Amino acid sequence: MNMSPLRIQLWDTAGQERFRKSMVQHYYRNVHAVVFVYDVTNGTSFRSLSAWIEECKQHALGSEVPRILVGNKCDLQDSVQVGTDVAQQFADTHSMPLFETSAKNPNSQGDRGNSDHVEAIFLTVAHKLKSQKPLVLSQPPVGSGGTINLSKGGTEGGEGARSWGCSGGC
Ligand SMILES: Nc1nc2c(ncn2[C@@H]2O[C@H](COP(=O)(O)OP(=O)(O)OP(=O)(O)O)[C@@H](O)[C@H]2O)c(=O)[nH]1
Repeated sequence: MNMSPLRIQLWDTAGQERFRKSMVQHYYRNVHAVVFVYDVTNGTSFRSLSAWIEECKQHALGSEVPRILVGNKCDLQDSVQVGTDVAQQFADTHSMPLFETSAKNPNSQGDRGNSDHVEAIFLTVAHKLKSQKPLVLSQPPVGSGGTINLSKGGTEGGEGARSWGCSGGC
């Protein structure tokens, strides 16, 4: 991967409607990538993903904008409501890589092994922003058929800040 630095600015969308009304246009301006985060212990957060995807579409985010799906709270294995298989199906339907992780306990063991995918998530986003070419990660996305190779990669695109949105349960 090209070694030049890439500065990423991460915006966490407001969950509350009263903030969203005034902020929503601002959020979607100049977004270069989107990370959809749901809570694996909350089926409602997973079901709301379609509405977030639709909202992106309505704000003219094209298919060239990379999207990543993240299931958070996978440390709470006893409370899981959204299985990996269902999430993977959704991710495949929307052509997104899926990661399961835990913001609270990144070293916990999910049903797909170690859940410390946070670095892999950032690397995937960074690479997708630098280039659309495939990469290999040391920790590939959950259930990924393809590989993501971080040692290769083109360098098209300029330097500078890239912003990406984070919606749902993040
Ligand atoms: N067990 C566990 N708890 C988590 C994890 N991530 C967040 N939490 C907890 O979930 C609660 C909500 O976390 P937030 O980061 O405020 O979630 P949010 O989606 O930003 O919430 P909004 O502010 O409403 O947008 C807090 O009590 C966190 O400690 C995780 O990976 N595992």
